[in-house]
Amino acid sequence: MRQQLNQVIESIKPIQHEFFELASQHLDQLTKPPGSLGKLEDIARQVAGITGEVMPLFNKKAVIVMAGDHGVCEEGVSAFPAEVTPQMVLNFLNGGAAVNVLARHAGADVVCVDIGVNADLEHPALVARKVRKGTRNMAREAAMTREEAVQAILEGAAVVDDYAAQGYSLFATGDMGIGNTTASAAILCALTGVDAGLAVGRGTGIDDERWRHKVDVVKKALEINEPAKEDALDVLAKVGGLEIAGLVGVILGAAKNRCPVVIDGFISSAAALVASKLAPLSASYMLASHLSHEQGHGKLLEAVGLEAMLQMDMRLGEGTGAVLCFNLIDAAGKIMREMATFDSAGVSRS
Ligand SMILES: Cc1cc2ncn([C@H]3O[C@H](COP(=O)(O)O)[C@@H](O)[C@H]3O)c2cc1C
Ligand SMILES: O=C(O)c1cccnc1
Repeated sequence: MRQQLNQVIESIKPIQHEFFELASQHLDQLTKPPGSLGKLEDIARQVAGITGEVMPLFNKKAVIVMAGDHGVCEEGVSAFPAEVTPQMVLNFLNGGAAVNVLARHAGADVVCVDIGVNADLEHPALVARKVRKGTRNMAREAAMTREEAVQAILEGAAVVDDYAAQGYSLFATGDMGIGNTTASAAILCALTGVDAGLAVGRGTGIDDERWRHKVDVVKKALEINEPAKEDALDVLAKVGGLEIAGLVGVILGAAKNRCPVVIDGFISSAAALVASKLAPLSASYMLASHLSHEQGHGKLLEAVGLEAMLQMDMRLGEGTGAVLCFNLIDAAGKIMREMATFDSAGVSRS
């Protein structure tokens, strides 16, 4: 299985700088002072480099919501019970969650994947790729074996392959898993050395006392498992989650298919950091959507080398911030396709 993962990693190529340059040249022909559309221009250039098209049109877009449960919920680290994970999966499938609304607004599809929910779920629209029913409690033992983590990554990459084959060309990451801000904080600590007190946030909205306990649980998980800082797969397996591993696969799969992948909040960014450690070239296929309200998110983005497009004080996950940014990416594409040039409009240059 490790060999299959190596194949995915090796199939990721650098983005095409000639298209990045062509996009820059086109932007400078458009009827505006050079650089005046700011980050919208950065997006247009990056997307051109990724796709090999100066005027890309994303007819099919998908947010891949990976759902999995966390053994560490036994420790009382969330404001909500673990049953919410399967309940929300059904909500996604029925179109009623926040991500469904924002995806409809952006003309995107929500793909919900059961990568590790601790329940038997059946629904015609559910993508069934369960690796196991939830992780083990990382405060006591490794959350996953290395093999389980690799399998979850490969499942995530395979989902993107399936959708890319159907013509989807823009992806976003989304997560659902009660307890997953604890796992994401542990990944941040293990890979960057940041103190647990600066990595752990309020998640679904815990009070001060429970926050202090959550910090202790993360510290304990790191002490017991001793994840190796230089081995991202070890970190992912020991203190990560099935949906986080699945999202690592989504990111690698998108990069492999030369598709932009929009990274959502705290949990998705933990996956992005792992992906960037496993396959450094994957980082240039990522666009960071928003800066989550969750403490520690800025540090994760910094570690990957990404800058968020929006700061909306959102702290939900599901891919909500990422699909909101589909609108901006589509807008950047329209600028490239529809704006007049100085020559075509007869506007004088400086
Ligand atoms: C109703 C509901 C919908 C959600 N959608 C995303 N999350 C988010 O909250 C969870 C992480 O927070 P913690 O680590 O504190 O459990 C994840 O499931 C994440 O996707 C939700 C949480 C709830 C309660
Ligand atoms: O930033 C996120 O993705 C996030 C923050 C809190 C809870 N769930 C998700």
